[in-house]
Amino acid sequence: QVEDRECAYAEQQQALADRIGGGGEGRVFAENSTIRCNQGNRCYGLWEKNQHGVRLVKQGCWTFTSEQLECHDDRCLVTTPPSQVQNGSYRFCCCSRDMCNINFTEDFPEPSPTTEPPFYICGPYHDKAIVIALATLSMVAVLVVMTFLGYRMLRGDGKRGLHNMDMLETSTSQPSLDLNSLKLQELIGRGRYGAVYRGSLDEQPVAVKIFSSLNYQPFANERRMYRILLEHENVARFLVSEERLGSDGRTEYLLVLEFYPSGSLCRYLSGCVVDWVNCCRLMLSVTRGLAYLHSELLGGEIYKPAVSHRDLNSRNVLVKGDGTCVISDFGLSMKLTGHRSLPHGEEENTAISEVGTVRYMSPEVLEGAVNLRDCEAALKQVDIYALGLLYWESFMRCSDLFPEEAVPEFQMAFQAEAGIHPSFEDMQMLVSRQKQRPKFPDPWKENSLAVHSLKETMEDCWDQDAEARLTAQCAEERLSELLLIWDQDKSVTPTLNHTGTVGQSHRNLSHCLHAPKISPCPEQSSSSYIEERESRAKPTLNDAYLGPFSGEKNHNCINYERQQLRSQAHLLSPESSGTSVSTTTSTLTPISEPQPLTQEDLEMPKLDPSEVERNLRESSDESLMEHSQKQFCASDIVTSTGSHALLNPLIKMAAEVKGSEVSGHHTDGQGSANPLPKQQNLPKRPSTLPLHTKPCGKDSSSSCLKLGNQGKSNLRQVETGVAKADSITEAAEPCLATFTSNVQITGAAGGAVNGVRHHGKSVTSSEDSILGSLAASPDEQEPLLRPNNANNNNNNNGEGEGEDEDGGGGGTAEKDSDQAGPLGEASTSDMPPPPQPRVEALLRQPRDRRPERPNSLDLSVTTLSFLGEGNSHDGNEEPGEKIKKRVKTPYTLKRWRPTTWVISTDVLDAEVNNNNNHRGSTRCGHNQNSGHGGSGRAKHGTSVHLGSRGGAMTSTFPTDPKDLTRV
Ligand SMILES: Nc1ncnc2c1ncn2[C@@H]1O[C@H](COP(=O)(O)OP(=O)(O)OP(=O)(O)O)[C@@H](O)[C@H]1O
Repeated sequence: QVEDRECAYAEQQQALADRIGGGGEGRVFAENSTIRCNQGNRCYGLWEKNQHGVRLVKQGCWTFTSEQLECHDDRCLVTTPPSQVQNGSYRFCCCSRDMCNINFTEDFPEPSPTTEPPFYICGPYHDKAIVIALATLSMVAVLVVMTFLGYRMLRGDGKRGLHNMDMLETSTSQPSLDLNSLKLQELIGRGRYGAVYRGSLDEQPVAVKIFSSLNYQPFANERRMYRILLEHENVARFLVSEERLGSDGRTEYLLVLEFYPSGSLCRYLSGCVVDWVNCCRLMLSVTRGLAYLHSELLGGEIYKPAVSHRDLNSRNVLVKGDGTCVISDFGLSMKLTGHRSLPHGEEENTAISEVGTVRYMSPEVLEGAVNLRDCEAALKQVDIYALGLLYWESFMRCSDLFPEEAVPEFQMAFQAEAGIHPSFEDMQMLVSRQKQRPKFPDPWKENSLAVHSLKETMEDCWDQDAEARLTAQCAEERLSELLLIWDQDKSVTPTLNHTGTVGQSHRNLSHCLHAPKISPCPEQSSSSYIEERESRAKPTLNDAYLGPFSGEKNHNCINYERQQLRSQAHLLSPESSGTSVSTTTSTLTPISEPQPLTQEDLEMPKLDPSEVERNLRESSDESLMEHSQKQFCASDIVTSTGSHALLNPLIKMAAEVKGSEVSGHHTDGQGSANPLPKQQNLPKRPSTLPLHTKPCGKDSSSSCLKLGNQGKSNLRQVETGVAKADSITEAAEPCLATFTSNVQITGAAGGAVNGVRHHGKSVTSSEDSILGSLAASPDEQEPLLRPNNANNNNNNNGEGEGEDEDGGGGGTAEKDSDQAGPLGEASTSDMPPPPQPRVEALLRQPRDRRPERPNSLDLSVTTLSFLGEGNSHDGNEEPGEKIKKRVKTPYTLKRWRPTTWVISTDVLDAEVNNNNNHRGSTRCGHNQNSGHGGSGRAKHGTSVHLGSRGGAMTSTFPTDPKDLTRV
């Protein structure tokens, strides 16, 4: 008999109850929610269990039995693990006792964590897990792809990748210096953007440049430049920067730099006379600094873009204690490679081209004609122009170059012509229209090899044609060689030696005057300038600042009075620090301290007389070329025997001087052994250029070939035959000139010109100008110069321009002459009569025709007849003779091309010279102006056409910081 079973009853989800088989047959007692089962004797219950609790779904009589669900237990046991299908939330049980289904008891094994994941984990969290997993995966994938791309950019497509990756630029994090200990002690300079103080930081002397709140931009730019420039021995050392509230409550910005006690080059030269070697060292270091700025370097993770300074002048070059220089003041500098954020359009052009200090502005800047299509090269050329002016300023204070007379007071470039405060228009007239350059003084007329090379280097830097200028790397090599030339020159050409006497020997010192009469250096505001002068009179009060005037550390510029005091005891003593720059004065000339002479050096004059005799023999014209080539080209220059042995001590000394500066860079160790610039210091040449062979055949030195201004660079031409002749160099040579009244010649030959008048405005004499400077702010206080009326000027001088463009004729030359009337008058006092123009005037003279070159070069002809003989340029020689002389010239500095020539082998048609032609007036064989001459051109069918687009070159760059490579 089947027992009626009473069960708890609930019917809420009929459909669900039906589905699980519980129909529940019986009599329902709704009042107490029970059911008396008619069939079967089992009760069941179904609950839903979730995070909110348990909810009853259904209860009733269980009529369905199966093998799995016998429902024999008295308790309603949930024995089956929660179904995944039901999301694990339902609990079902059945039992066989009255009302046993009121509650349920779970009685299923706990799921093992290692086996099957619990049902509920795979429930609502499942999607999240998948999402997280996918996100992780995709992040990993992205990282992998980025790493791969980054690697490719760095290693593979280096340059282009770098340009897009600012992060690679050296953002050297600011060193953690405690600025709380910063103390300002003395105002030492004032510039356009703020004041410079000497101060101390952690008890170390520092220079603090303070920018006012209005000058944030130059501050930020300068700071940025210092950061990307890394550290270089010829770049001012940046320590830290800070932004703080000034005493007036406004924000001010501080740049803390290493302190250079000797101050600016301008100031230094105002008080010091330097000898040849030290002058070369000064300028070599500046050039090296500029070459570094202009180089794009890559070393591992560090990228140093090429940078143009844009305000290079003698106030922005600081002199170090060791007699070398650093370049400073990067407020106007600009990155030339890598990522550049520039304004666009006209604004950009103006911003790029029209900045700087008026006096040092290149003709193209003054004309607003900077070639912005090749901005990188163009802005470097602007710097090189200023560099040429720096050379002039420095060598004008070189005692060795004024052997018979007092060294002139320091003058800034164009000071004689334009005074202390030249206006933009003044400079435009002088430099652009009249194409004047600083005058070479009379003593430099002596065309010894050294002087000639120096002048040529200057001219090659300040060439009117920007693209014909030297590159900084080439200029650096030239300066390196100038160091050597002096001694070689005097050793091999005794007639050209400076015949210094005991009485004159002091001029060969690097010495400082305590208080130069008037320093034209507008380094500070007038008041601070006066302070400076006063402080110079009291050196002991300001020893630290005055440095060069009194400090022992100053090796380059010996205090003149001390020198006098010491001289009795030491001057002639071998132990004294005397330098030998001349065989005739060596024992009389003390040297500056950084180049202590070796015993060998001191004994140099006592060389075997037979050696001397032999040397004199070799100095004859016939052998000079060969000798010179050996000097320049032999790698064993120091160890060579024979006649070279005579020069060895001098060359060695110069090499040491050079080596002391470059030792850190010449990683191959040859720097000191071979005083000549190494070839790898040069930009890599295009392989197709047949000029690639080294000069002098075997072990040549590298030299810079300046291609001259026979036209703009896109018209530059070099005959293949000539270019291949390695030993043939194009040096400055006498010009054949039919002298006409041409302003340029007139100006160049004018000698010292105290004043010129432009546009009816009278420029006072230099003395007046100097005095005037004490009461007026210097011209350099103009930060951004825009030639507002340049157009007017251009218009006014349109014909003159046209003459330049088309080569001009006599008529236009006359016009020029008219314009320059006052100058011509001023110049005539020192000027020889027109038929006998000064050599340097001729050398500077723009020339557009080169005499026909011979197909084969006769190397046997005596060379250098022009050395020391200015009147050999009298224009009476045959062009062929001139060429022979040219190709035999010993000045072999012009063999290599600047970095950025791009070669095309187009055969050129008639050459167009849009640079400064005065056809019919001047016929000149000077290399820079050569390349013309239709007949000559016709004979050389395979001209090489050199353009000046910057090519990406890769070569090691020994003067750069280690591990950095030019890119
Ligand atoms: N680190 C330094 N050590 C010694 N003297 C310094 C230093 N820096 C600057 N000076 C001096 O301060 C002068 C002005 O400095 P600087 O040229 O940097 O200022 P500036 O405001 O940028 O001038 P400007 O832009 O007009 O050339 C320099 O000519 C030099 O005499």
